[in-house]
Amino acid sequence: MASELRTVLVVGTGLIGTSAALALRKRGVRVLLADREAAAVRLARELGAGEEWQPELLPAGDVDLAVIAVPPAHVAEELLELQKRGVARFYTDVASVKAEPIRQAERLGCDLTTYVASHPLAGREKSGPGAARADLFLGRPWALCPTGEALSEARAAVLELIELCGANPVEVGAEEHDRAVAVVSHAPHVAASAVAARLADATDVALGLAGQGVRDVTRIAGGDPGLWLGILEGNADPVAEVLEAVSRDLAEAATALRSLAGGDGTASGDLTQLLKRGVAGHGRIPGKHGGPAPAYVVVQVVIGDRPGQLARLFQVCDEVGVNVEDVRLEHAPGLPLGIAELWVQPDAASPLADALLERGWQVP
Ligand SMILES: NC(=O)c1ccc[n+]([C@@H]2O[C@H](COP(=O)([O-])OP(=O)(O)OC[C@H]3O[C@@H](n4cnc5c(N)ncnc54)[C@H](O)[C@@H]3O)[C@@H](O)[C@H]2O)c1
Ligand SMILES: O=C(O)C(=O)C[C@]1(C(=O)O)C=C[C@@H](O)C=C1
Repeated sequence: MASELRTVLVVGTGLIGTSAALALRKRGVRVLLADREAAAVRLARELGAGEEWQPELLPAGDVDLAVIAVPPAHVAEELLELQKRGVARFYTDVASVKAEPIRQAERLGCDLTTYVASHPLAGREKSGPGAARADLFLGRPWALCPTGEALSEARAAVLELIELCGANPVEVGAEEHDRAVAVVSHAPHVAASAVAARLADATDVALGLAGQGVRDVTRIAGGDPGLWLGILEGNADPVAEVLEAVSRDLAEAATALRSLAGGDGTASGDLTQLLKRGVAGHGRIPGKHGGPAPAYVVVQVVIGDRPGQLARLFQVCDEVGVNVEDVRLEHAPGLPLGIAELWVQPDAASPLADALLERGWQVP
């Protein structure tokens, strides 16, 4: 696609806005930065995400696309404000909910011909420009929800933004988007919070025994409660529906366990069914780049808490020609050691483990 986006304005230089800005800068796009917090713009600028927007120095309409990366409840008012000033040719937002901001934009009288709402399905449990990453969106789905009024040029501009950020566009209606993300993002967040809330009064012994399982299940629970309240309020009914189904499963699991504890062995059938349904559901999550879920194998390696350990580990992977698909680190509390988990293709796991053992690494 020929590049039409020469100048992009990012309004809201937090995690998502700054990540998009960094990705665009890497592709040579001029990026202007704005935020109601001067410190957020300053940090984004220092990170190389672009230059501070000075509207008085820029003729109206010189911005090709404005990306509104503020909390969902503020999207429509920002859009109206920018459109009133004729700031950009086209507009998008990145909010995690789509139907309500579009309804608000309609109610406020925004111009829906130049606006195509969007949502990258990538993020982190951290907020602010300091958490931004240029590669945050690589290979991730990025929904766009054009209304019937949207110009094809506006849609093309948003598609180009998605392409420049390295993400995969998924075109979907706003209502369907919201029902979908209730299942794959919003209800999982609340479920993670409910599990993580149990840890608030867990004993030190319990926390000292925390392994990767609880970290995997609760990572997203570390997200900003203010932002998440806004997301959940904006998608309340679809999320409630999923949570009601999850609650039924959890209640049935607890009932089955009480029966098992009381000596009724027949209850194990219900529990097995839930566990099997979980395996089936998990198996349906697409893998990297949206393809079918690959069955990566994890090679665990003990690493010392010293500089250069990871670099040496990757050097071995390089020497034996193994592509590391993902890497995670787990630190052992109170010990100068950690575990590096290297996710590799199944046929690469044994050769890699052998090569590491030969070179003196501990591979448990
Ligand atoms: N956090 C995620 O994982 C994630 C992923 C995809 C999409 N989103 C969506 O992206 C948007 C931004 O989320 P984030 O995680 O980057 O949050 P963030 O808190 O890191 O950044 C939001 C920024 O917007 C600024 N802001 C708020 N209201 C503003 C306004 N009216 N005008 C200008 N600036 C304003 C804040 O000062 C802050 O710097 C939200 O709509 C969120 O739903 C978040
Ligand atoms: O990976 C994370 O930390 C996220 O929270 C990302 C995540 C998600 O649920 O996948 C969260 C909310 C966003 O709207 C999009 C992406």
